[in-house]
Amino acid sequence: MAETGVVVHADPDVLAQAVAARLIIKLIDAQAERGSAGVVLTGGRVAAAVYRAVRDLPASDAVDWSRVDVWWGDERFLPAGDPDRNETQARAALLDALPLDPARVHPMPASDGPDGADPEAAAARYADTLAAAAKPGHAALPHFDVLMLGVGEDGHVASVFPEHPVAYETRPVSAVRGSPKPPPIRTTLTIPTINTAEEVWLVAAGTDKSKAVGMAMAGGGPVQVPAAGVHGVERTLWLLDRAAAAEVAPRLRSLR
Ligand SMILES: O=C(O)[C@H](O)[C@@H](O)[C@H](O)[C@H](O)COP(=O)(O)O
Repeated sequence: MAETGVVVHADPDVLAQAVAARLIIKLIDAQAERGSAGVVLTGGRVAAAVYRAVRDLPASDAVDWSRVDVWWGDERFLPAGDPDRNETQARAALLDALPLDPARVHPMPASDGPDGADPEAAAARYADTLAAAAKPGHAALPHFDVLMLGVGEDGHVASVFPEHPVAYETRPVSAVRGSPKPPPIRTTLTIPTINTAEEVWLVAAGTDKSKAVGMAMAGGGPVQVPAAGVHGVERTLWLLDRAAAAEVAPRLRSLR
């Protein structure tokens, strides 16, 4: 039976450090169990702080990075190397400092990639890339040990925005046009794909996220609050700082 955990840390810096340590242990354990590990990265400020903390933690040397598969949960549909791409930011904050196997790092296509400025074709290409790495017994998707998500103030995760057509998508990867969070065109894993991950971690910091976190944990609808619609096959973790947990903290205390 899948479980949901909520862990509240003092402030954004402690949150980033704690999530970094948790990620390193998760990757080590996955490799001990299966020989490799699959992680799905996201974008945003909180995620970037986690990536920098992983880079700076000596324990990150305990991960065999050559046997880690790196995927993205979403991407801003921009030219390769654009500073606003989640890939660019993840490489600068962490990936370029790791001895990864480049063949096991799978960025979502750029707008100047093989399909040009066609986000639907880029989404289809990423779906093909995922299928080519599919785990035995699953036709379309590899094993995601941990899928990281930031949480938008409006409750979006990855690039699945509230009341947006993408919130209804069932294909593995979708293009997103008219994103309320710039840039307007993106590609994203869809909710059903996110929910195939062994663990889904929702990482949020700051007062401006407390309402979205509160709505998601109070059982908001997955279309109105996409963060309410994601869960890991084995575990879903809400990894928060005190400010982002403000609306749920009273309930947590009552749970103890
Ligand atoms: O492409 C993106 O922008 C991210 O994937 C997005 O889903 C992000 O994780 C949230 O908007 C939270 O961002 P912050 O952590 O910066 O608030």
